Parts: sequence; C-alpha cells; structure tokens
Amino acid sequence: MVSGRDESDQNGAWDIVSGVGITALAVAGARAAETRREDRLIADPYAQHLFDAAPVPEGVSLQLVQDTSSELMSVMAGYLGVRSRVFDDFFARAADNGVRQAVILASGLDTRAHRLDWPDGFRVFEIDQPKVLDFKESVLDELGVKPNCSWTPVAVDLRDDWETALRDAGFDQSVPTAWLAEGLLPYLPARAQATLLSTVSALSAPGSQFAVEHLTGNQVEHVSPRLAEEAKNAGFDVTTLFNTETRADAGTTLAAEGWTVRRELVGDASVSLSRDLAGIGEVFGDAGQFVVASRGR
Ligand SMILES: C[S@@+](CC[C@H](N)C(=O)[O-])C[C@H]1O[C@@H](n2cnc3c(N)ncnc32)[C@H](O)[C@@H]1O
Repeated sequence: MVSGRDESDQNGAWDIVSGVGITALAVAGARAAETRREDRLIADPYAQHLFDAAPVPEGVSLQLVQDTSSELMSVMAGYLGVRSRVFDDFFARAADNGVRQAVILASGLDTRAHRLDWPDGFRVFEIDQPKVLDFKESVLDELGVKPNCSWTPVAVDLRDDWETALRDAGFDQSVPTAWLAEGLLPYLPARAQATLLSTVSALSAPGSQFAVEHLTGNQVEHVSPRLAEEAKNAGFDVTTLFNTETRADAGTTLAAEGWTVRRELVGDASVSLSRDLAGIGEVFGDAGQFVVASRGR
C-alpha cells in the first residue's frame, strides 16, 4: 500500500499527551463538559475519567477546553457536542439499516463502543496509535467498563498499511460497514487522505456508509486567529498539528469513487439539534461539513 507518510516526519508514535495524541484528550475533555450540560446532546460517562487519568501534559493548560469563560472555546466545545451527536445518530441509523460492523478511524478516546447500545453481534474496530489505544483500554479496564459490542482496537498508523492490520484483526470485507473519520482528516498528509478514502471505498461492501468530518479547502486558514492565540497561550498550538497540504475535497473524492454523498453544513446540523452555535463563523468560517456517503445494496 502506498504510504502517505512524509519521509521527514518524525512525529510517528505519540501518546495521549504528545503530538496529535493530545487532541484526543482535548476532545474527551470537551465531551465531559458536554455531558454536564443540561441541554446535552450526548452523554459520555467515561470522558471525564479519561481526561483526569492522563498525566498533566508538559507546558499545557488543557483545562482550557472546559473553560466556559472563554467565548470561542465554548463555541468550539458546543460544536464538539453537535459533532458527537451527529455521528452517534449516524451509527444508530446504520444499525437500524442492518449494518453490523463499524470501523472508527482515529478513534482516540471515543467511547462509543462502551456507551452506545449496539444490536447483538455488532463488531466495532477502532484504529489509532498504540499508546493512545492502550491508554484508553487501561482506564476503561480500571473503571470495570465493558464494551456493549465485540470491540477490537487495531493499533496502527493511518499513514501506513492499516488495511492489512484491520484484516488481520478480523475485519470482514464481505459485509456492509459503517465507517467514521471524525477529527482526523486535518492531521493527515494529502496523500494519506487520498489513500484512506480509496482504501475505505475498496473495503466497503454494498450497504456500507461512511461519515466524515470535513473542513473544505486548506485546513488552517479556517481556524480563528483569536482562538488559535488563546490555545497557544495555554501551550496548545493546534495549528502546528494540522497538515496544510492542498488536498481534494473528501465528498467529491467519495462521489467519484461511486458513493452517494450527502453533505450537511455544521450550521444546519446545529439548528436541527437546537444548539446555538452563532459563533461558529468565527471559529472556522462556513467550512465545516458533515459528509455521509452511502453505497446502495
Ligand atoms: C482530534 S483527535 C479525534 C479522536 C476521536 N476521533 C474523537 O473525535 O474523539 C485526533 C485523533 O487522530 C489520531 N490520529 C491522527 N493521525 C493519525 C495517524 N496517522 N494514525 C493513527 N491515528 C492518528 C490521533 O492519535 C488522535 O487520537
């Protein structure tokens, strides 16, 4: 398989408090804050445990992600609530449509395998870096939490040959799969994104569905300078983690690979969930979309 890894890239094996791994911790912190809201869109009872169990990252005040006095960070956290709910609903719909296998690409500290109700026999594969997955598994084990499905973490870099690792872990290409790429594409080199989308397409039996969080155009240009500055002051320079290579539009790529593609703008999703995200325009313009691609049976 063609690698999307840049030869000069030394940022290969991060843990939960280094490199792009720390973004998984930040998102868990936001999900914990969402869970405490009266108007919560999702409940993740494990998110705060995961957030608290991590060592304090050097030079970073990660509490920023739960700081409700920060106007833009609150919008960002509110957005992550919308995003989590949109993709929870995506899996519920896929299960209702008879899908019994899911692959969560770059799962980070996603606890859907443990917190959602899955039909009998449902299998969830999660791909991320080994230390990120190990951290999550050990915290959940310590809490005595069991998955509500057959759960298989697959430790591999998504810029490498993850297809073989997934197959070796028992993935069944002959049945429909619900795939998710949430909080992933901005971190991948353009070539790794292209390879990822074509690999998912090749592995998707009729009836499969693929949900993607997508920012149109160049990733960093959309991030609010005010928010980036606030995060940087807290030692969390998210823009340096983004990959700024020019890349193809994910929805367009998937349509060209034979998927039926539906796009929902973040603003529209937040309106249908009655979540006021008026500030999202400043956080990342109108670039945010949820893309859901389907393959007919
Ligand atoms: C923003 S977090 C999102 C995690 C999760 N999807 C969520 O929404 O909670 C980004 C995740 O992408 C993972 N990631 C980024 N690049 C990756 C790569 N090349 N291979 C495997 N995982 C990767 C990171 O380890 C991290 O867990």
